[in-house]
Amino acid sequence: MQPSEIVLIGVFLSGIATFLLRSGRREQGLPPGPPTVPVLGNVHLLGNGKDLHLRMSQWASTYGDIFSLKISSRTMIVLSSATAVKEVVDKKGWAGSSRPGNYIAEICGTGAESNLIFAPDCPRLRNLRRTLARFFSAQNAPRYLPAQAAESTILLHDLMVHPQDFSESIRRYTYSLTKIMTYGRRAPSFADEDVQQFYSSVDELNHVLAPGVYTLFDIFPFLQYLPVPSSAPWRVLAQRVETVRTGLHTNMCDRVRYGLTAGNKQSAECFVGTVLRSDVPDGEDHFYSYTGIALLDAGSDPTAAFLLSLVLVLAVYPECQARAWKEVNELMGATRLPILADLAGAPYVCALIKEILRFKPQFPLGVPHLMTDEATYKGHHVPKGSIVVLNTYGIFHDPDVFEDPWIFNPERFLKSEQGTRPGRDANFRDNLIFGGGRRVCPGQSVGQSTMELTTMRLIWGLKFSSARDPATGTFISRELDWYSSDLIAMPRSFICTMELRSSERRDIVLQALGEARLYLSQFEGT
Ligand code: HEM
Repeated sequence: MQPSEIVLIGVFLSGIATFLLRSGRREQGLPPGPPTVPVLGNVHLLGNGKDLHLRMSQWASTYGDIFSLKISSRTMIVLSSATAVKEVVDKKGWAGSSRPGNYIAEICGTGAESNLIFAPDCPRLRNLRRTLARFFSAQNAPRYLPAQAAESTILLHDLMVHPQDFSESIRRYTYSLTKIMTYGRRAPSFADEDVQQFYSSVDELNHVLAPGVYTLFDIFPFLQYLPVPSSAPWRVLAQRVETVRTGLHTNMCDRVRYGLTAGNKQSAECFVGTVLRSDVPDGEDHFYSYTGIALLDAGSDPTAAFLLSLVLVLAVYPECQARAWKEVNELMGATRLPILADLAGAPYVCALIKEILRFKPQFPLGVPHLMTDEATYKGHHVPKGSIVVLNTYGIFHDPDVFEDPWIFNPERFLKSEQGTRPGRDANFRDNLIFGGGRRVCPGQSVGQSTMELTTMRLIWGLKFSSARDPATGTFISRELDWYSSDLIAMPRSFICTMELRSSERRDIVLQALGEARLYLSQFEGT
């Protein structure tokens, strides 16, 4: 070997050694955080991602509302106050609103190239976000009220007739509503093939996208190049998810295209029809139309997660249910179904909704952002390229801001607008559960009104109570801690009892049912 080659190898090896030694170390100026170990940084503290939001909240109480984690050579900044979110994400505009890559989403065929949720900041994303903002704006949201009213009547009826299937009924409901807005078609039954396929792929996707074991592919990108047999379980799962979603996308999109040529009004007015009719830039058809599937993902389960939490809360907190029912009952009694406008006269129900969202936010750690520029907060450096986590759960469980945050107590929202201790709500905004910056949820107005209208109607028509678990013989616990720790926090399967409030109410639902079915029939058929 020539001496020059030996020198080259030496330089190369010392480069690797320096990289490894530096990798995982917290650079000066970064916000504080848990002690790191060489190479891994804090990776070993993330575990398998289970209950990561609880650990994040503990770290926030130790290190403050901005702390950092070293994910090997990458930096993760965790924001745990409304002020930190405002300063680092909201105020930075697009510079605080890109997305880090997601290898698993990519191999499931639903990554940055096709799915806006994972897309980094780029001109096509900004264009699409403008279209979404117009389509789902607060001004446009009332357009969907008739569908929300009709589908929620169907939901009430389903719960009256098959109370034990409440979880399926709720998931059908939120999927159907989102499908009407997105593809101009509804889903009449949970047993429908597309509903089954969609939910089985979403359950698998939510699981592999949760922070944890699969994130290792993004932390150590070299893992992506290791030879992995196609029979490896996660490869099989990814392939299955990809096949199902591509099939759903193609099928639903083709129906919208067909509807457009046939002059079908519902196809023309839905989101996918709207983008297919507009001048989509060359080569962007797939990115634009695949947004339909992304909307189904983003719209169905977060709304269902709230409604399932609502059922659970009503069942295990009878005193809260009694108060909410009294309020709704005083508004319309057994004369008619509640409508959205009734909420203005139901302050306790409003407080109940807010408390459920505070107690069990659907995205406990938001959806990660990526900084494309640096920022400074409280003198700490937030570098360009760092991943930013909006620790929604931690923000809503900070004891300095919320009195007894671990106690479920809707009353706090009757005492102050944001439910916070006096003087601690300066930077709280109503829509914190919907994320922040330029990636804030575009469906928030529709999502909010669905949650509100459905809450009123369920409380009006049904009485929920805790049931005894036949396996253990115990009542459903009050702790409300039996939740999935995937990307979206959903109550795990539970049982509860639902009874009709009165025969007059049943008659009102049955009367409204015919009209609801008639209205919804426009979203059915070939
Ligand atoms: C009702 C409950 C809902 C909650 C709690 C919720 C929450 C969120 C959150 C936290 C994000 C991430 C925001 C961020 O990155 O900072 C998000 C993104 C998104 N949401 Fe929602 N959402 C809900 C309903 C909906 C509905 C009904 C739709 C549409 C039909 C929708 C469409 C989307 C889309 C498309 C994104 C991705 C935006 C992007 O990456 O640019 N969401 N949502």
